[in-house]
Amino acid sequence: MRRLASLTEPCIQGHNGSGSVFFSGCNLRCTFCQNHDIAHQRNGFDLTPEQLAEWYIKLQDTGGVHNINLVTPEHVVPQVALSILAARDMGLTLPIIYNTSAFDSLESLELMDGLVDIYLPDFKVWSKNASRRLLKADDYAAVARESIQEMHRQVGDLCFTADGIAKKGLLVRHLIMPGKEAEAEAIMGFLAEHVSKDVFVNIMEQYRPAAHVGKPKKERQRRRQVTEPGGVQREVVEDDVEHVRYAEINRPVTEQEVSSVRKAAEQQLYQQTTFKMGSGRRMKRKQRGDIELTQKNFPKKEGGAPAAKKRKTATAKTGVVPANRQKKAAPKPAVDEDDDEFDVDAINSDELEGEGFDEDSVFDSDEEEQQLQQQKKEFLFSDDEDDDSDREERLTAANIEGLTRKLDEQMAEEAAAAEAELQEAAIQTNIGGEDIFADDEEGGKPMSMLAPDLQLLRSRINDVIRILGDFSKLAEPGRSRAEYTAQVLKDISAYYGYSPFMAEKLWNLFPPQEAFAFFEANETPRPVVIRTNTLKTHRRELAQALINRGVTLEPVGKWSKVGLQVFDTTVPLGATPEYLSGHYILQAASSFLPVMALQPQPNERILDMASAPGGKTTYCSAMMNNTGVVFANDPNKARAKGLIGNIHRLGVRNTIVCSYDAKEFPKVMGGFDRVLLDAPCSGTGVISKDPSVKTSRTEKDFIQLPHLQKQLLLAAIDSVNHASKTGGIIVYSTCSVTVDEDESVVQYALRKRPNVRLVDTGIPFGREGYTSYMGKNFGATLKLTKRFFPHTVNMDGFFVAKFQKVGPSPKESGRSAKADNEDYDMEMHQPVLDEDDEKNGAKNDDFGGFDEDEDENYIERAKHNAMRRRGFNPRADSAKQVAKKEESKKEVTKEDVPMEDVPKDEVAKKVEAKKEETSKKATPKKDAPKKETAKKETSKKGSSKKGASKKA
Ligand SMILES: C[S@@+](CC[C@H](N)C(=O)[O-])C[C@H]1O[C@@H](n2cnc3c(N)ncnc32)[C@H](O)[C@@H]1O
Repeated sequence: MRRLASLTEPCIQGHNGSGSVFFSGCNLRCTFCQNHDIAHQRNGFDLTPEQLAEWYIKLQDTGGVHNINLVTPEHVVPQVALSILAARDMGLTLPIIYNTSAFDSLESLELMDGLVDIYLPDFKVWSKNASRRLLKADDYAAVARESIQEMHRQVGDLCFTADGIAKKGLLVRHLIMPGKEAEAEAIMGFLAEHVSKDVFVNIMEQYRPAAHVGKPKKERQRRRQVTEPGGVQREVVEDDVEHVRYAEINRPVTEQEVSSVRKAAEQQLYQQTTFKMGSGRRMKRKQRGDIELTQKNFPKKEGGAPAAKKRKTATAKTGVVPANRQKKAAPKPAVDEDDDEFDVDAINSDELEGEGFDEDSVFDSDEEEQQLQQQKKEFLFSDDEDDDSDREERLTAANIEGLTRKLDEQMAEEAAAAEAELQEAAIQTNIGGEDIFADDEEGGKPMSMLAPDLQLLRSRINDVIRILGDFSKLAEPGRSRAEYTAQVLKDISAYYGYSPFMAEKLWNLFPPQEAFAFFEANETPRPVVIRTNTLKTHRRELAQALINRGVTLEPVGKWSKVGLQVFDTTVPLGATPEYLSGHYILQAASSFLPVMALQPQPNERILDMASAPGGKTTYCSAMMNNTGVVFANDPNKARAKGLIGNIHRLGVRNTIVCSYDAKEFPKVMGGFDRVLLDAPCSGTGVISKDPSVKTSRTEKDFIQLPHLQKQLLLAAIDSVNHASKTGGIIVYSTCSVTVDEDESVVQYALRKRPNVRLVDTGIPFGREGYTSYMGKNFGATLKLTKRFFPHTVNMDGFFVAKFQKVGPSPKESGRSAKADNEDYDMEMHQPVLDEDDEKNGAKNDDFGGFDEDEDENYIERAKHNAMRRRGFNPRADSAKQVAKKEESKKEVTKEDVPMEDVPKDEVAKKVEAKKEETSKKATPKKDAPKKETAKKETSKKGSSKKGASKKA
């Protein structure tokens, strides 16, 4: 036996990484599971065996990994077998690793015989007691013993390539557990005696409490029947003094424990304390770590549509039934009946069973095969990439629509699965009980003053989200939804580092489960994407040049003919000769979208109102093939330097750079065919790039920014020539996901400018904009706007709205109607009104420039709402407000910050009082706005009356 010293086996990881494929679900219920999300919450996608095979091929061809590492495949063995067979047919040559708990049935392993090259089983515990308590299996070791012997029979001792990369054989892992040295000793003895003294074992020291271990347990009393002498039965009530669950393993292992387990291994087996990587020559190169098979790493690949839990709906053309239906599944776990912390039914393997085969969802493998071969020949680039026929676009649209639909379906399925899991978890973790609200105080100190226990916070966030997903069934009696919401918001703030204000603002955008996905997505970087500059090169040429330099990349998706996603690079992308010669620009995928919506045409006059550093400007120029003219405006002169640099580097020659406040633009010049307003915004869509947004944005920003955005959008509209023969288009975009900066701004513009209407963006994926939000209706046409979220499309959060201008500009705007084409036939182009606007009498709204007075009303209202939310009574303070306002006429600068209207110490007191109140009674999320809306509606009526009389 040989012992590997490292935590992750270098012989598996090698220099290029291991292509790990995690299967959601698990047939064990380890209380300390570190992959709880995948194993128990079943995060994942549905794939047919053939689709899975394609991923292996992508990992091989694109990822360049050393092996395909199938993690926890025990419960989906037949499907995995099919996927390996399919992949071999497709050209897979890499070794297959079967990475398992060893809780496998012999039937399953027989099925894998000849398909697996390397078995990587855990041997976790030895005793029945440990098995029942910690793994929730009756006799794990008995199963593991048989399985590991069978594995060894199939593949023998581990052997390696000349580079020291594992090629074939058995490699056992043992995780040292606190206080379980005796178990380890027995395991080593068994391996030496009954498997092989040459077996490799990785003794892992990284145990940390996770999942259920260390979760607080409410001190409670236990009732127990005892039989007294004479056979009399009596009930005894005992205090349960354990404060945390699985207290005996609620700590890392000690050095002493580690050395004792090592010693046991050394005594019983052939020793090899240092594992050498063959010649070691290539290992000097950067190690890349495991490459996971996730949308994150391989987003937007054709045929890679994600789906839900593999074991639930794995499908196959051949119609092979799932493992557990073939009775080939791994052994069923059993439970310790004495242990009240897990539910017997919940561990029933039925819960793990697939839900049958969907024969309809198979695809034509011949066609796929041909495509694949074709792709291989062409370095994954299609011949017609420069062909502008819209056939491909339509195909792409259909694909991505399908993908989006699948994602939606997947979310619905996940919600359903989460619900099922919830029931299990409610029993397993006592989440419906007092745990959730129990830890506000610890040892007399409020928890907020202690270092947060991230594991606890995360599992509590999960728990509460599940409860909120099925509140009537799972909530603790007497607890309100608002209490749970307040708790989860507090935990989200602490766990992810958001200010309470920002956590709530973003939480309110989604249903709870989706909000969680959004917060999670903000923690991981989006893929690196470059845009080919078609003024200088073709995508295929650029890709080939970069591949030759050691860059791993492929097309960003069928929706773009110029984007390349970079998976890995050995050279700095901002310093390659291709970069310096302007063959590409580093540009986030989401940033392509507004320009695609704008659709600049050759020879047009285009205005990019807020253009620095020029990613979108230069894309416009490329689309126009350097013809016509693009006015690239940005008032920020420092940023304009970057813009000019990009223009020069990319060989753009049709651009005029200017530096105005774009609000003034209609006065400078107008008559543009198209205007792009990529507005300054709060950046809530790009938190993964700029985490400071989590705390730096305040309520004030969400008043001031929309105010500016509305002004800019009106100016954009007024700068366009409605009678342009080719355009008359305005695109408004932000990299923010808040409704204040997106739908609200669009609705405002529609109301103030009845001479524009929303049109389809033409972007084939993304979600429809919100037509209503927290009681506010924006109108059905807002569906034409598009939202993109990091957690759904793995792009930065983005919003895009496209307008068509159908009538001349208002007289009061800087750009007069006269300057537009007067002979435009208004009758032919009646302005289309937003439904709600019509209802609200917007038809009577006169044209005008930006209405400062009206906007002031909005700001006032927002201030009132903000005060109400903070526990102030805006009415009570209104006298003060009036006086303040009078003062502010003299001293304008104080005006726009609501909280500054109240003396600081008074604010502090009120905030303290509010905190206390909130900890007892949280404010309802979804209900509150309704009341607010009612009030808003009243004040709206009031203000429109005011507006009417003013006009009169
Ligand atoms: C989202 S960034 C634009 C990014 C740019 N479109 C690109 O793709 O490279 C917003 C820009 O708005 C500019 N900006 C801020 N206030 C502005 C105003 N009043 N008028 C025009 N631009 C403004 C900022 O200087 C900033 O460069």
